[in-house]
Amino acid sequence: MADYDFDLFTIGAGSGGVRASRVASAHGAKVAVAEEYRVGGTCVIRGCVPKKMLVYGAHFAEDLVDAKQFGWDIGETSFDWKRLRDTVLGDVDRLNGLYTETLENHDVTIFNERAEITGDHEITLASGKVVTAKYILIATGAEPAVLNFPGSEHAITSNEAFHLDEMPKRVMIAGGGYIANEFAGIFHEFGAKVCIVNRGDQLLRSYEPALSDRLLKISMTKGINFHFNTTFKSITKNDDGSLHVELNGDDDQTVDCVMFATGRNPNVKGLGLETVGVEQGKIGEILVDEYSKTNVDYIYAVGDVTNRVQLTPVAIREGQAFADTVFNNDPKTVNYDHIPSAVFSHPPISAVGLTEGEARNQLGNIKVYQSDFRPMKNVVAGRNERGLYKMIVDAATDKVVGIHMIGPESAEIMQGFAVAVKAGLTKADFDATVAIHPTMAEELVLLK
Ligand SMILES: Cc1cc2nc3c(=O)[nH]c(=O)nc-3n(C[C@H](O)[C@H](O)[C@H](O)COP(=O)(O)OP(=O)(O)OC[C@H]3O[C@@H](n4cnc5c(N)ncnc54)[C@H](O)[C@@H]3O)c2cc1C
Ligand SMILES: NC(=O)c1ccc[n+]([C@@H]2O[C@H](COP(=O)([O-])OP(=O)(O)OC[C@H]3O[C@@H](n4cnc5c(N)ncnc54)[C@H](O)[C@@H]3O)[C@@H](O)[C@H]2O)c1
Repeated sequence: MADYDFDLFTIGAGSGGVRASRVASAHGAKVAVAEEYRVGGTCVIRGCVPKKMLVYGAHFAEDLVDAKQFGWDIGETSFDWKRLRDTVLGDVDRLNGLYTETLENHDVTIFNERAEITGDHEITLASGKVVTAKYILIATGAEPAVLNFPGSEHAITSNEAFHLDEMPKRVMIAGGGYIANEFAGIFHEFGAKVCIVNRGDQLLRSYEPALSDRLLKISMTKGINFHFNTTFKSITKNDDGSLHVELNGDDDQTVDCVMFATGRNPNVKGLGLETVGVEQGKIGEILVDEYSKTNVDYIYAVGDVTNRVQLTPVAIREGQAFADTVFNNDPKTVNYDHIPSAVFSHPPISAVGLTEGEARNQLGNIKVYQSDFRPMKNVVAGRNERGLYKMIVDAATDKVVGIHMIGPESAEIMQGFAVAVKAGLTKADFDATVAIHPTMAEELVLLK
């Protein structure tokens, strides 16, 4: 029997890697993890968490205006980006400390450096140290996809957005997905003039089109500009630091910041996958089976690096299932059906299950219920912004197969309703539930 330094070596201390490492250790394994940047990974350090804190900050912009209609005279207001940025980064430091502590409390050895697979069961750290492990877990996440054209080096990605020295006055965002729409809302509420440049004509392609259309309408009313079917030709830096952007399909623009939000690619460069023959897919993603095992018997991969579903709760589940399967003799897989999700745009979008189009294709006979309403808070505030909820029902079984919402707090509302859809409840079950009045969520039990 070979003797290894560790039972498990995890590369990457993000959402998936931290969960897998601490659970494997709790199951009795001797575990080490390498992290090249900061323990916590994308979600905690430069993703979901700091992003949501900025979203909270951004909400004040409209609340402070709306306050007047609710009787409050607030006087002149101003926004201090550096104060918010430093508060957020301070909390990120706190969370980074907590994640490190969790690993240490579980006796996981942490190497704060880059790791690479250099041979069978062998990992080499940036410092040159070589260690061996019975199992290797690759949990290296994904990195922003950057566009390549003359001057593209002047653009930033979401990684840099959290550290900006100043709030730019004019921001151009490339892409029409999650990050583009979330940051368009954030920058806009903080006073920047924002435009989105999208190569196609559809925002948030995986979402119900009626909702992305509603977000587009609301965003345009707020003053966010959209350039559809448009691509980048070049960026030139002007003497005053501003950026001259040449576009294909639209007029040139001068802005202070260009941000790429054009997807995230699996983080596989320089990992040594070829050395041990780990199979990869079209964009480099690591191919795994339902137990997150690669074609190499002792190497597993979880999270964004496998490009299954790029969401933190999914990476965490995959990490947990891996640790239970390999170190607790309790084979577990992740069920990818009915994963709820949200876009923290202004207002937010949330969804679970099939869109109307998907349901029609898969089930044929469906019923669609819809509520298009103006939330009470918006009515009082004099804000002409409507919410839209859609419910998709399988006509044959009466099962609710999809719920789609845009409106205030829709992400918070969705979490509870996702349980009902996951459990396979019917429209009749929804109808039998007494409403909580007055709420926005009650719309979903009152759909006729
Ligand atoms: C701006 C933004 C907002 C997001 N918002 C949300 C959200 O609201 N909700 C949601 O569910 N998801 C959100 N996501 C997605 C979420 O962050 C990811 O799905 C999640 O972090 C994936 O976890 P992971 O463990 O696969 O990888 P990660 O959390 O990315 O962790 C991978 C870690 O591996 C490290 N690493 C990489 N290579 C090496 C190496 N060779 N050696 C050592 N270490 C290495 C990296 O530094 C990183 O810390 C967001 C992402 C971004 C970018
Ligand atoms: N609220 C959340 O849960 C949340 C928030 C942010 C990010 N995320 C995760 O992170 C991932 C990455 O976010 P994202 O917004 O970068 O990706 P995305 O996949 O949501 O959107 C990418 C956008 O870039 C465009 N695009 C892709 N390649 C392009 C190219 N070569 N030229 C021009 N445009 C191009 C696409 O058409 C699309 O509009 C998401 O898929 C999501 O899983 C989740």
